[in-house]
Amino acid sequence: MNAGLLQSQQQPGCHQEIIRLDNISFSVDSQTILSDVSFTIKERDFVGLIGSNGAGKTTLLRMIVGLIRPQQGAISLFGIPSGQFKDWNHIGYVPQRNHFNPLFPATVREVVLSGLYGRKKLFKRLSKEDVSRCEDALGALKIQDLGDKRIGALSGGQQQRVFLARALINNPKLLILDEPLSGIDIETQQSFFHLIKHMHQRHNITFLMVSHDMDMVRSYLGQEPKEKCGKLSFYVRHSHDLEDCDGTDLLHSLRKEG
Ligand SMILES: Nc1ncnc2c1ncn2[C@@H]1O[C@H](COP(=O)(O)OP(=O)(O)OP(=O)(O)O)[C@@H](O)[C@H]1O
Repeated sequence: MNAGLLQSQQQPGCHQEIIRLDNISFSVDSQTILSDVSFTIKERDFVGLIGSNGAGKTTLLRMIVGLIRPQQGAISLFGIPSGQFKDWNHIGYVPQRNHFNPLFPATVREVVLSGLYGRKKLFKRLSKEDVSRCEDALGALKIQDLGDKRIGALSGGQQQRVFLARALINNPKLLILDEPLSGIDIETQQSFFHLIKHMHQRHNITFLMVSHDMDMVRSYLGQEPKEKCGKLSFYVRHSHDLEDCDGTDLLHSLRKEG
């Protein structure tokens, strides 16, 4: 590994690399979906990934969470090549909106609990801590009263909250959201966006979010993308003033509590 790369991966505080994409390319049949995409996301960045339909946004997210492999290029997560990365519980992923059959048998609580450490916990007995994490996640999304309802019986906006709670149950350091605002009414969109902005500013969570809502993206992440790569644009906002990035962890903790 070259010295510069090693150094950048070891930088402390907010300069830690959370996701690094190096020259990612991907094709299906003869169709090029992603071509030579490079981008770096640092701790406490909120990144809005924008692009037209079919630009490859979902494909890129699925690659980052290990569901598909890039045909060319490399991905590293928290400074570790994705092929060797093990701490998947540090990453919460909310895929594009699921349409649940109203008769789908799981309750909201069961769906949220199914996010615990991925597959490993599925067949284990739930501990007291698991139950309390679930209640915390339901509380954070203000859906405690829906815990015993069937997931299929909820509205689209309520289901989005459930999936966000499921992604939050492991207390992730990185949240990846694929069009979380689509198909829900404006009022719910606004309160949902307000909630994730709050999580970005007050908690140590890095965000990567795909959205088509340019007004909302620009209102928080600024008018112009930080980088463009083919058909993809990356809008970025750091959770606090960049000059404070050299501050100590104590400074960050105080901000967190403030
Ligand atoms: N497994 C696959 N097999 C065939 N084609 C695929 C596959 N996965 C993705 N594609 C194609 O890759 C292209 C990019 O798809 P992707 O879902 O990543 O786009 P997107 O930017 O997320 O689009 P949207 O904004 O519509 O959600 C599309 O043309 C899609 O049909």
